[in-house]
Amino acid sequence: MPVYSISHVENVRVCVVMVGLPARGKSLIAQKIVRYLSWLSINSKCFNVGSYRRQIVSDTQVTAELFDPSNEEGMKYRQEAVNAATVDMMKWFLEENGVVGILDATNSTRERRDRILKLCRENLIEPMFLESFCSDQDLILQNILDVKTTSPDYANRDNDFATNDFLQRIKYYEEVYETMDENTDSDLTFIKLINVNSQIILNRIESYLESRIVYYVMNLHIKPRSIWLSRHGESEFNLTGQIGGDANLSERGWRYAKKLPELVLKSLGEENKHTNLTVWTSTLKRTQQTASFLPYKKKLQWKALDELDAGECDGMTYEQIEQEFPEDFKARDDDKYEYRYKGGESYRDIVIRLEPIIMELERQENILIITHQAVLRCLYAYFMNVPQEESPWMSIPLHTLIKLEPRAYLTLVSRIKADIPAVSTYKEKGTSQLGELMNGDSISKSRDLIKDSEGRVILENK
Ligand SMILES: O=P(O)(O)OC[C@H]1O[C@@](CO)(OP(=O)(O)O)[C@@H](O)[C@@H]1O
Repeated sequence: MPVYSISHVENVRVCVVMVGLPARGKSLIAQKIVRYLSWLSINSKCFNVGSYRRQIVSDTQVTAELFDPSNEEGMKYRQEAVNAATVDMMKWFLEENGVVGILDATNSTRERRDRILKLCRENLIEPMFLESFCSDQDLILQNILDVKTTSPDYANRDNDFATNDFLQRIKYYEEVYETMDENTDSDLTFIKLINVNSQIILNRIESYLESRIVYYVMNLHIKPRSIWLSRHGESEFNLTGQIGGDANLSERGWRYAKKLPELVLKSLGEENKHTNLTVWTSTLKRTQQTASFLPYKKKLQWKALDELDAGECDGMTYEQIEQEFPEDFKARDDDKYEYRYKGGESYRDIVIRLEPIIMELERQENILIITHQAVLRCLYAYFMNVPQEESPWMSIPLHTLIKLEPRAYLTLVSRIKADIPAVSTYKEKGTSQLGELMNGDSISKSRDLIKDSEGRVILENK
């Protein structure tokens, strides 16, 4: 049975038009929305006008003067760039069934916004403006630092040049900037975020899809924090190769539980060793037993973190499933993301029930989540932007603590192995056999991992 997402039900297409001066975190917000909606299977894409502009005017020629509103040639190039991006976006809506397109640019004048508005209306696409208005100097400085160290405009430029040039660019934009307001723009759909989300103005939010985007951006914060992920320690069912159930930890699983506090301290590092973590587990015994030696007071159980419900196959081994339900076994291998166990769940079902968890995670600071193989794959896929076809096949080994550090444009990943052996619960496609005994050496068979100088894995979550 097909599973419908909201985009099928509503038949709405939305163009999110970013608005705001440079260094207001617009690209970061835009990318996060795309990552979140894609994770929910809503076809979304970001069109960054800056990268179109770089194709028109080569990087080496770009200085702040290009953005001087009295520079006619500069204005012409910039208009060409926004035209090219909007044409591509409209094509994508029509030819690739796009549902949410994001036009990532400053769109800082009413004249520019009116042109985009007209184009959207001609193409029956709902325009939704998302302004990031920021007057907090510390936030702006932090953003400037991010932009000048990550923007291709300033690659190979010296630091002082980049800072001064970028500040001048902002000044030029300020000369013509028209912020959105409830009076002049009262007939438009818009969200205005003031200083991230210390104040939010909402106007004419009409469709369900728009309200989902609103709810998501309202929950974002930019405070530095980390998220730790771990599977429960090896369970008695893991030893026998049975899936599902509510088994106790094995003797080695208990050893992992006892060692976990030490691994967390190691991962926090000396200077952060007193950081207070909140621990989230599922309602199943194996995750709670794994959390039982952690010294943190706040431990919450979430039903939404329970393992994939295997329905009629609960308690069976993969070999038994292959013998008793050969068609189901094959159907699952053919499309593991969509396959729903008889009377149970699919990976897609897990993603749907995890949505409130993701929302809460966006609001929270330091959290340690102890959960299960399939659930961890889905959470990891959200943070690392892993496509649906790959995520159910990622190998997430037992007895390994994973740390995620979300940064402006990427997420850092590091892993600490407990050095306590555990069985492998990884089943390759096309076989019912589990892998060799392993001790957590790979996290993903299908993705190339880029490591930094400290051995941490870096993946861009674009
Ligand atoms: O989707 P697949 O690869 O079958 O992995 C999910 C399975 O992982 C298991 C272990 O085999 O998780 P868990 O260790 O948390 O119990 C099963 O319970 C669950 O059905």
